[in-house]
Amino acid sequence: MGKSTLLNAALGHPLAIVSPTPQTTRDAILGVAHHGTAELILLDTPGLHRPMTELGRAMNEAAREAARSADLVLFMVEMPFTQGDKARIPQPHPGDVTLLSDLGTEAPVILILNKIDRIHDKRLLLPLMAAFGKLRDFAAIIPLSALRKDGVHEVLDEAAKHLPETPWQYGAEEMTDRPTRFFASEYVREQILRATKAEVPHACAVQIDRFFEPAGGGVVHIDATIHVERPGQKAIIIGAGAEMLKRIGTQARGRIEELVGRQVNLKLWVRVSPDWRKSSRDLEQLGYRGATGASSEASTLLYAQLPDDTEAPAGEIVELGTDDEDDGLEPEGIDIGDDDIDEGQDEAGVDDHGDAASDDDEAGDDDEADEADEADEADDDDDSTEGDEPAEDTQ
Ligand SMILES: Nc1nc2c(ncn2[C@@H]2O[C@H](COP(=O)(O)OP(=O)(O)OP(=O)(O)O)[C@@H](O)[C@H]2O)c(=O)[nH]1
Repeated sequence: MGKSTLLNAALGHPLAIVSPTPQTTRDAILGVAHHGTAELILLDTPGLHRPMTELGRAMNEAAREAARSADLVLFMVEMPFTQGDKARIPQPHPGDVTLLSDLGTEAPVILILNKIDRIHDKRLLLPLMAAFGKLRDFAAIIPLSALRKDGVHEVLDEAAKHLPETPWQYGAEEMTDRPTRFFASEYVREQILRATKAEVPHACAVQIDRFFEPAGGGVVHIDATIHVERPGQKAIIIGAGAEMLKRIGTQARGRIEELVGRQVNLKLWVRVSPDWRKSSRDLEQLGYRGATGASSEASTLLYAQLPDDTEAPAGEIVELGTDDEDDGLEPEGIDIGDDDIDEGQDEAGVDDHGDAASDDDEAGDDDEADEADEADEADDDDDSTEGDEPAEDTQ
């Protein structure tokens, strides 16, 4: 729908990860936006959806919990596509109608119609706004293009009107209450979301094993494990000759360096953790449980959506291989950074930090490359299906 895009536009910084894949946001993310004299503590929640795994249930709960504690709810829907169907007056999506009637909150609700850049005939906005207006008493209904930052000012103006008067809770420079290591894992996941498709992005979780930020400055060292559910997914993430993993790591490292303002040495490992999304214990270990404490502080909430049917990944699901074609559960690793970096030395002199470099582990070995090729071939086969574990049902 564009909740994270709106959060980033409000912050003036791409803090939250954004991708076209539904269920990108897994945890509520708090962002602090200052607008005039107002401090808006925005909480970007996962989108509400029909869950098929423990992870899906935890995501929905994070969104609902955030809604219960907010002073104001921003309920975002997206403009339906109307191109080529000009005669059709857009109607509220049935899923949104249900969510709005279930939205048990005493807080005022502002409806945001996002992606207005997608409609050519802006006159269609009025009947849609009127139709939504019949469903509930909204504090305001605001058309928006979060992508083009068109209407963001209006959203913040309107939201600020409904906030309680209290002292600011955060300093003027503070943007979030989440630690940098959280965003490090998010930025790796973001690159996986961008580089892969079908069920692979949904099957990945990123765990930070080590985050070392030397107090006196210098290179930040990060070791992270990418958990996948199946060996075929591992092969895809690594890619032929480990090219995919290098690309993911290089892009993620750039994003992390932008956030920390320092050079980063990123080591990535890929591990098969079967069915982690279905295991409460695994979810907890990966930080998806009890990680929503921030929600109680939220004063404004970006809440809830049901993605358009047309964007659901069903039908793109592909056969990725079977468990028995892999070598087991051993992780494969790669070092994304400068080979010259010596952890025991003074790192201030490190330069030339641009190239991804593979270390001497098995990531690029022939078996792995073959496996990746097979997986790529399978990926091209639109007719194949994953079988027992589709991506989350987005409706
Ligand atoms: N055309 C258009 N696309 C947008 C707009 N806002 C967001 N998008 C795109 O919509 C997709 C989803 O955006 P996100 O911000 O990740 O949406 P979200 O609601 O946070 O999604 P989840 O995290 O999956 O719940 C991305 O590809 C965005 O670039 C908009 O105003 N116009």
